[in-house]
Amino acid sequence: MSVRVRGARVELGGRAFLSDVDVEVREGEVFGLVGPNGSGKTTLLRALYRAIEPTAGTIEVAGQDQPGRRELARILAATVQETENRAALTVREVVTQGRLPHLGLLERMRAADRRIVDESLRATGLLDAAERDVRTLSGGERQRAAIARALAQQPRVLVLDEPTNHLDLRHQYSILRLLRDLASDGLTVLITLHDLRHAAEFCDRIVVLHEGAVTRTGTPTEVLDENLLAEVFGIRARLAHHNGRPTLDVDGAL
Ligand SMILES: Nc1ncnc2c1ncn2[C@@H]1O[C@H](COP(=O)(O)OP(=O)(O)OP(=O)(O)O)[C@@H](O)[C@H]1O
Repeated sequence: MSVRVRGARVELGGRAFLSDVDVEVREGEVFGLVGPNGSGKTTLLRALYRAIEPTAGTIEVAGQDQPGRRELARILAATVQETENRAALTVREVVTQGRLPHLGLLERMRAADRRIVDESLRATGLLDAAERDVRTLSGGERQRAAIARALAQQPRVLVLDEPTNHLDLRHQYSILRLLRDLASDGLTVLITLHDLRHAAEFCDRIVVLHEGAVTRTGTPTEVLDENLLAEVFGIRARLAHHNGRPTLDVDGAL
């Protein structure tokens, strides 16, 4: 198991925002975290990359129980809003930061590191924008730069908070396709998604969070049904199947 969360509880300001959360993510799968606004998805991701400590429970990443921060940075990469860049850096410099956990103190980038940076830029469609100041990027380009930096870290577990946010349709599909390909090569991918159609199409398994607790876990076919969509997401939708995966036809909000 690549990520194993057991009995996690997170309290902020004395109030519990996650309680008794169990999540297991297998090596080489795309695992989706879905749930309505405020259900605790980002809180769970923040606990995973140790921006907050759970008040109860355990979190194991790539077989390591509570790894130290430096060790964690070598095995897990995350895109998070709080690391958004405000300094005058080029896209290439931002993506290069992804190599830092792999370099020793004062150790310089080698040709192999530069190659990984180039590959990460290419995979996210940013090679042409590599020398631009990140502050001049559009929201979607910034999102792709954050994903490129995470890829440059060459993690075993990739954690992305709403990776399709700000992206036009073409880039949404190309990033989701890229994540599927990376998972086929053995990377464990954990993402939050608002678009349940994407979750149904691209995730191997999903977990539904509702009011800080796990409601259901399983394949999209096992998890998604019209009752759940009504009760948890407050939408009226019809489900069908295409190529063995559920498709959603949303009629509207309840
Ligand atoms: N630092 C904090 N202090 C107090 N409450 C917080 C803090 N961070 C998050 N919360 C609250 O915790 C709950 C869960 O928030 P979280 O961001 O995890 O939800 P989410 O599922 O990611 O939502 P969204 O879909 O809107 O991004 C929300 O009610 C939020 O207001």
